[in-house]
Amino acid sequence: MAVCSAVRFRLIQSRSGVRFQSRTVHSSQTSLSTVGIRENLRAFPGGSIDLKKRESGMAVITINNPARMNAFSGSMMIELEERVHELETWSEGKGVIVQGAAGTFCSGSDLNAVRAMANPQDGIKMCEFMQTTLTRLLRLPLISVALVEGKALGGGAELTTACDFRLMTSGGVIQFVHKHMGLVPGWGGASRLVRIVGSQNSLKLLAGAKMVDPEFGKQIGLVDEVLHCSSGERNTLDQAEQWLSQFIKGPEAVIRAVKRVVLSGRELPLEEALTAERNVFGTVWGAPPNHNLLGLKLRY
Ligand SMILES: CCCC(=O)SCCNC(=O)CCNC(=O)[C@H](O)C(C)(C)COP(=O)(O)OP(=O)(O)OC[C@H]1O[C@@H](n2cnc3c(N)ncnc32)[C@H](O)[C@@H]1OP(=O)(O)O
Repeated sequence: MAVCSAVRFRLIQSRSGVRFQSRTVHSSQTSLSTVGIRENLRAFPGGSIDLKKRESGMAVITINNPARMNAFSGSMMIELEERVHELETWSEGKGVIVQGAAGTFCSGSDLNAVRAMANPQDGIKMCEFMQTTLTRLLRLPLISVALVEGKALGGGAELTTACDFRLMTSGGVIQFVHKHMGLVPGWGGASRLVRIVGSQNSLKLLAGAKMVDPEFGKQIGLVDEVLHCSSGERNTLDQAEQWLSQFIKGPEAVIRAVKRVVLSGRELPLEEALTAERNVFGTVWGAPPNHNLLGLKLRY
């Protein structure tokens, strides 16, 4: 289990034939300091992280701890890392939706665990563990969606930023409540937030612990779509699946290649991103889906 994620990511990339000649987009390395944290995290059990993989190439991750508004226990942090690993090795996958159980998203870290690990050393190790897992979630070769129904607070708000898109139901709230607890985000949420909404908006959300409702979320670009679910309509997850399906239609090699070029564009300096894009292009150019589609009369 102590395999560092940077190496693992490179293996996955090369298995699927994608090589970056210069710098690789890889997940942050799990340093030796995080090795011991698993034992500490196991001391805080409760809840689960459930994964369903469908034949359509769409997966659903459910944050499941409804008695604590889906707060992350220590064992759930470990399980999330395991589920992300499963998705990293799922070669048929095209998309993933992250949702909370029982009509709410996630209330962040389990406050009982937070209190018990209040010393800086344990806190930093826990953060490093979650940062690595969430970075790997964002870097999956799948298009990812956070489905925010109810509340996404603290670490729950951070989790939403580790997906490519955020869908919110009316009445939903994303709130970086860290300031109210004398904290700043530590699961990578601040760094990702700045890339999504810019530094001005990030300052407002973090320094003001401002509540983001669907309308404000859309206005600042944090929320991609608002789902309206009234009785008799499709349920929220069905609606989210339908929304995501427009982006994952077609051969998995092509969808995964799209995610990879966007990822390198998002994370690498331009010259390196261009090299990475050429390499990914080389994996789809002349490949069977490309041949088949070239043979058809194109009508978009
Ligand atoms: C780097 C990571 C930083 C972090 O994530 S720190 C954690 C940040 N999150 C929070 O501060 C959220 C704290 N919770 C709340 O504000 C409220 O519980 C919340 C989510 C608005 C829901 O309010 P209500 O609908 O009124 O429900 P409630 O308060 O009665 O909660 C129901 C039960 O859930 C529990 N709960 C909610 N959030 C929790 C958490 N994060 N850790 C541990 N337990 C939590 C709450 O204690 C209550 O349990 P019980 O029924 O009293 O046994």
